[in-house]
Amino acid sequence: MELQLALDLVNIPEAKKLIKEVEAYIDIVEIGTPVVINEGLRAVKEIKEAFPNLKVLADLKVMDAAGYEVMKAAEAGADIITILGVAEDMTIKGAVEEAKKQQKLILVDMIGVKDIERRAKELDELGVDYICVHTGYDLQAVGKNSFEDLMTIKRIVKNTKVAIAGGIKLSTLPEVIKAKPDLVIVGGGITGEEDKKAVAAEMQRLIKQG
Ligand SMILES: O=C([C@H](O)CO)[C@H](O)[C@H](O)COP(=O)(O)O
Repeated sequence: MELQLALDLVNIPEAKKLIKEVEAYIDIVEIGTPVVINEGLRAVKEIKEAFPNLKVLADLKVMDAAGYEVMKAAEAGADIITILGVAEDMTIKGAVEEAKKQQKLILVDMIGVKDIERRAKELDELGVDYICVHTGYDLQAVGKNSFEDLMTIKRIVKNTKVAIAGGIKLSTLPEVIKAKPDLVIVGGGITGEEDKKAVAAEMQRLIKQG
């Protein structure tokens, strides 16, 4: 089980400062969608150059023209690129094909997918690397989480790694770990804490303990 730090509400210098604090405790750093919108793929490039030993995920949430967008993110140094589960199968196939060519990985974000079971089955056959259940900020604001969806896809998915994102905190991590995802994604649960290093260290300890 790996831990991914999601960076959403920072600029590049703030991202670097934050990563330095917790880099010993995380496996992957996510350049969040808002950061890519504000800073472009330059953020991916700069973070990969500054932290070559960390895997970098570019949260592009690709919806179309996946071959081109995955290629650009790969050129910037991303190891993992996200695409939306609601995208057309053609788009998913384009992403997978380009990622294979570039020796990168594709994570499918299931945000907004209505029939999680059916779509997870389909995606599992399309050769993506991760399927991620995700409660975005807007549904977190009305008290939702993805813990049930995680159990559902764990049951269904045969070939693909399983990830979870959306509002995970130190207090809710044990419940997540029980379902044994391959990847846990945490943003505000680390970045919003006073002592980020201590929280990340404790999260890593819980994850390693299983
Ligand atoms: O993907 C995300 C969101 O859609 C904003 O881009 C976040 O990175 C993801 O939800 C993890 O962040 P937290 O919910 O703060 O843990």
